[in-house]
Amino acid sequence: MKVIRLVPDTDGAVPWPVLDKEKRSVVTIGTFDGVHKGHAAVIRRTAELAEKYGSFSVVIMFDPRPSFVHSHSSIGPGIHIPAAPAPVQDDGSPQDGSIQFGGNNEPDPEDPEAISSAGQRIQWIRDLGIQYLLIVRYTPGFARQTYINFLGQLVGKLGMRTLVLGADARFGRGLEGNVKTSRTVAASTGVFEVDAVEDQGRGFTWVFPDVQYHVPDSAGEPANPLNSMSKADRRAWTKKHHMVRVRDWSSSHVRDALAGGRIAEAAEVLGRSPQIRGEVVHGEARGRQLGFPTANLGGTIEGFIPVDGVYAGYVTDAGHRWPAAVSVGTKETFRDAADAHSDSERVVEAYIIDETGLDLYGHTVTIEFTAFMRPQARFGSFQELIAQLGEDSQRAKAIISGRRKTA
Ligand SMILES: Cc1cc2nc3c(=O)[nH]c(=O)nc-3n(C[C@H](O)[C@H](O)[C@H](O)COP(=O)(O)O)c2cc1C
Ligand SMILES: Nc1ncnc2c1ncn2[C@@H]1O[C@H](COP(=O)(O)OP(=O)(O)OP(=O)(O)O)[C@@H](O)[C@H]1O
Repeated sequence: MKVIRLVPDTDGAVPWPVLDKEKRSVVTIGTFDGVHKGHAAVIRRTAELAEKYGSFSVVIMFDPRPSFVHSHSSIGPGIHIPAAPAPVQDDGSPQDGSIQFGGNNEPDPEDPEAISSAGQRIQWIRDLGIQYLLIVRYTPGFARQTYINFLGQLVGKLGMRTLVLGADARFGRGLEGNVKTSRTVAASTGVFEVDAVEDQGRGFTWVFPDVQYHVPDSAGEPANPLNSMSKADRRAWTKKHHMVRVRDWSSSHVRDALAGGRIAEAAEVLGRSPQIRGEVVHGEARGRQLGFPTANLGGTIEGFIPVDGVYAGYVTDAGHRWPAAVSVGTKETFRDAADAHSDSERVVEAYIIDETGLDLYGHTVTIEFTAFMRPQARFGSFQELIAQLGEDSQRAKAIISGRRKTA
């Protein structure tokens, strides 16, 4: 798969590459945050049609998330979104091996509600058999383009003859582009067709209107409270909490599940375990003394960090994948209760079970979350914390080996 990053100019004009003067393309567009099972269906359909027609398969992916850019630009100057993306390697080339046109490589502001970075999405889309991934820098200028103008560019520059869209896709200024309006343009120009993928997943679910973290109050993975409610109770509950109805397979559903510690529910929509990625940095070196050394993630963490708690999961580094007990939280035991600001940073750390001699400092590792085990606790002594860490490791091992047997 060829990955090309495209940075629009201040008027929103995209420097589209010429793929091939003769060959046509099948194109799909979207943000694909998390590349969940609904996104995967649309992307697979694109690859399948391209193969059938002997065309290029092209995914146009927006980065950063349009909703992130709009929420910041609507607040006014707020957070500065630089004109260009992509962390770079020492030699100046983007870390993910992509080619980039334009831009100045300022670092991106953090988007803690994104389920995935562009780098993670690249990996997952590559596995779906696509030939070209064009990552368009989503800027306020680009957002002002009409869908008609945008479609014209796809036809003129990329040789688009088929546009694949999910049934409720929306794009272009005022979100006026959709299956129906694109079909009207297709019919009046006669140069492309629209292939609509029907909504995938099990209907609809309800989520909080914005990301709200709910720390589970007891051990074990929490169930979605909606599951056990009667229709009438569900109606009252969703109304009371101003919840919104979203597709079962949607990024907002994944965020809602992760913010409530419902890992299995998120994994069901994603089609893989929820995961984050980041660099291992030095912690306070206390873990080693306790007999449980941990890999602490620092800097920018890619992916959505689930609600505070202790999880069973895996750590992957350069092809090695180890079972782990993962802690997300503020290390309440070591926080000075009298000083509200002491040590209150939210930390993600993983104890790789039964491994004590690893040196992962400076490595970029992936942490997968398999199950929520318990909320964070404040312990009265080191001994109690050590005993609990031992129990967490046993429990994580049992969960992971149980999953392996049923997988
Ligand atoms: C599986 C696991 C569970 C943890 N649970 C808690 C907890 O409930 N309360 C707490 O204060 N710290 C908890 N911690 C964090 C430890 O306090 C932390 O690992 C230790 O202080 C070492 O920190 P360091 O890596 O900065 O040296 C947990 C850590 C792990 C790996
Ligand atoms: N469950 C689904 N079934 C079918 N198509 C889907 C599903 N979810 C997303 N899509 C389609 O995937 C493409 C990319 O979607 P995009 O990521 O831009 O936003 P989205 O539809 O709002 O997805 P989400 O709600 O998950 O964020 C669109 O064509 C969209 O309609």
